[in-house]
Amino acid sequence: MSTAFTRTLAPISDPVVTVRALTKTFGRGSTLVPALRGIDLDIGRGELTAIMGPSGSGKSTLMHCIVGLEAATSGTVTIDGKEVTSMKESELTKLRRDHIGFIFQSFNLVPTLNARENITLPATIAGREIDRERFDQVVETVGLGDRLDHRPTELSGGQQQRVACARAMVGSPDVVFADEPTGNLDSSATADILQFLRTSVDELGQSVVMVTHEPDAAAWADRVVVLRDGQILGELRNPTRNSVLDALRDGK
Ligand SMILES: Nc1ncnc2c1ncn2[C@@H]1O[C@H](COP(=O)(O)OP(=O)(O)OP(=O)(O)O)[C@@H](O)[C@H]1O
Repeated sequence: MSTAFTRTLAPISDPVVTVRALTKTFGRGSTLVPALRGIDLDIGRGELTAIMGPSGSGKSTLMHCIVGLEAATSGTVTIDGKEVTSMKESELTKLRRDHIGFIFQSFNLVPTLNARENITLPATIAGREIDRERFDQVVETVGLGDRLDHRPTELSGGQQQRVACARAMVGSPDVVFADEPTGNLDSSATADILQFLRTSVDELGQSVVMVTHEPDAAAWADRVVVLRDGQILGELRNPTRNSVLDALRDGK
């Protein structure tokens, strides 16, 4: 059932990510840019959360601060009980390697490796054993079974993004961050990827956060969080394309 846009965020029990009073200011002196202006946000475990908002509203900055790619100016971020904002660079590298999955708009596959090798690359680099059962489960969910020996150039854009999705999920990360994951795909490949993200949440219990500009993509989420001018404008549960469009209009 679709619900209305609310300005106050409903409490989340057992969140996987907790953000408190987060600010990020770029530059100094007369060139100060307040990109995040006090964000309080919990991300639900085992949910697909979409982050939306106009260009420049702070979506990327928020994601980068959550995973420690940008240092916050003030405030705290916790991922599955680990406080990201107090970590040293070496701890952040380990956190991103062992506990976070990333899916980018541009796939970011290694051209000389086949699909199977691309999926297992992060584990190979970390010297970690691949859990066979998880590998088979993820490859089946993503529908890549007969393409594992192909290199990226032998795959369509949609298939390449499925490889990138499998790579992000195979290590059972605490949370997967997807930055405009369907931005480079046609409508049929887009539907495949969104269906996969949905299934990974519903059947594998994966927690996923997706930044998107597309109301159609956001409608696949359990919850849409809308940012504006570096602040949280509100949220929408069980979104539909139309309720997302209304929520974005509400913020104007
Ligand atoms: N490295 C940086 N140095 C200075 N300003 C920055 C930097 N990165 C982002 N900003 C500024 O911070 C604000 C938020 O940018 P951000 O990229 O997070 O927005 P966004 O919502 O992700 O936008 P888009 O949808 O266009 O990707 C913008 O005003 C942007 O110009």
